Amino acid sequence: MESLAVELFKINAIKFGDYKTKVGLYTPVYFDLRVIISYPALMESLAQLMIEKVDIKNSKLVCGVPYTALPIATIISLKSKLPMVMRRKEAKSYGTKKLIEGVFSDGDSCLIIEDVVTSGSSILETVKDLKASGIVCSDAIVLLDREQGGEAFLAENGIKMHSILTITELMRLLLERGFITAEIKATVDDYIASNKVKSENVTISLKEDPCLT
Ligand SMILES: O=C(O)c1cc(=O)[nH]c(=O)n1[C@@H]1O[C@H](COP(=O)(O)O)[C@@H](O)[C@H]1O
Repeated sequence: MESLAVELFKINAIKFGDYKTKVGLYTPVYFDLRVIISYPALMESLAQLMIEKVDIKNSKLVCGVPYTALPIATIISLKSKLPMVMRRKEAKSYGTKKLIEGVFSDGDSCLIIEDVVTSGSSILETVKDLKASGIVCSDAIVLLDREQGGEAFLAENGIKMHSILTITELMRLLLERGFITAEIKATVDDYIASNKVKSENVTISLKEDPCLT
């Protein structure tokens, strides 16, 4: 885990400053995993860690949350030999108009792959479309849990989230290796402690729609 933390820092995937999250919270640290496609060896070891973290053979399919997790999901599919499905962010207005691409059957179970979780809403958007297509989702594997309420929110919606790293662990490892100062770690720790996303403030839910639970 230590070398993963160091590599993420070295490829500039961890940014300190003033950033806004998808749910609208301002944050002193942002994880930009989009750069990972430029580092195939790192992507491969991350995919391997994810495979080892979950009981992958319990799933019939894998699906990455668009877009950053798509190449990671592809590597997991190649390594595990589990077929992949892809969720379109918008259904096509022409041709097949499908929301989910790939071959699947009603009742197939699917492991969700994601890079970073704050509220869990991005995972749930993907789960919602998969479920609407008859695919069963119960587990998600993520690289980084920002520990801001996503795990509890997903659990409320029937998804068990497994993470490779939490933000607390990551900051501790970076401090131990001398990449960040104690002051930066304290700023991030204080921010995380006082900035949790409450599930009632997340607009998407599977509970609203009894057909999907
Ligand atoms: O916006 C974020 O919360 C976020 C924080 C961060 O450090 N890194 C990051 O990539 N994100 C984005 O936010 C999404 C997760 O936020 P939630 O949907 O709130 O869990 C990810 O799929 C990213 O698009």
